[in-house]
Amino acid sequence: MKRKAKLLKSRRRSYRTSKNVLISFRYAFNGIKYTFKNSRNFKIQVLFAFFSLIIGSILQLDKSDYLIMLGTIFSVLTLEIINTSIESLVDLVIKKKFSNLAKIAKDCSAGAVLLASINSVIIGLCLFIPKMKLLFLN
Ligand SMILES: Nc1ncnc2c1ncn2[C@@H]1O[C@H](COP(=O)(O)OP(=O)(O)OP(=O)(O)O)[C@@H](O)[C@H]1O
Repeated sequence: MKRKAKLLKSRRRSYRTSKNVLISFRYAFNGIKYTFKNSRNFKIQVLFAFFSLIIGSILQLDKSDYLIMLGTIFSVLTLEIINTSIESLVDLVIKKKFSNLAKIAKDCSAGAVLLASINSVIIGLCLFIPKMKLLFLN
């Protein structure tokens, strides 16, 4: 009870705080599930990630290349979830009004996802093309 009171004191503005780590994980998983269900881009990114991992295993990428690929995949997916979170926050505050600042916030967070996606395409091509050359030219 004391612990809960302390938590509530530090997070007075929060509607609810997690009581333990497992519940925190459940909320975090809900966030991923929500983004998957509601963001078309996230679904496309997951599909691309899945195909990249399959192509990577067909081309027998080595461990370090795989780790680089995983890093780029997770950076895109993570940013897409943050983008969804920013969009929701903006909509919560602005509702259905037009606001230049809302536009900047949403465009910038979409821009961050775009940059990470371009980076992952460049890295994917740099990893796959040499391996494909080796496979098909030999
Ligand atoms: N309240 C607003 N005021 C001004 N511009 C807005 C506002 N809401 C959305 N926009 C503009 O519309 C664009 C699309 O916004 P929206 O919230 O629909 O995101 P989205 O592109 O559908 O994102 P996602 O596909 O990731 O769900 C924004 O990037 C922004 O330029």
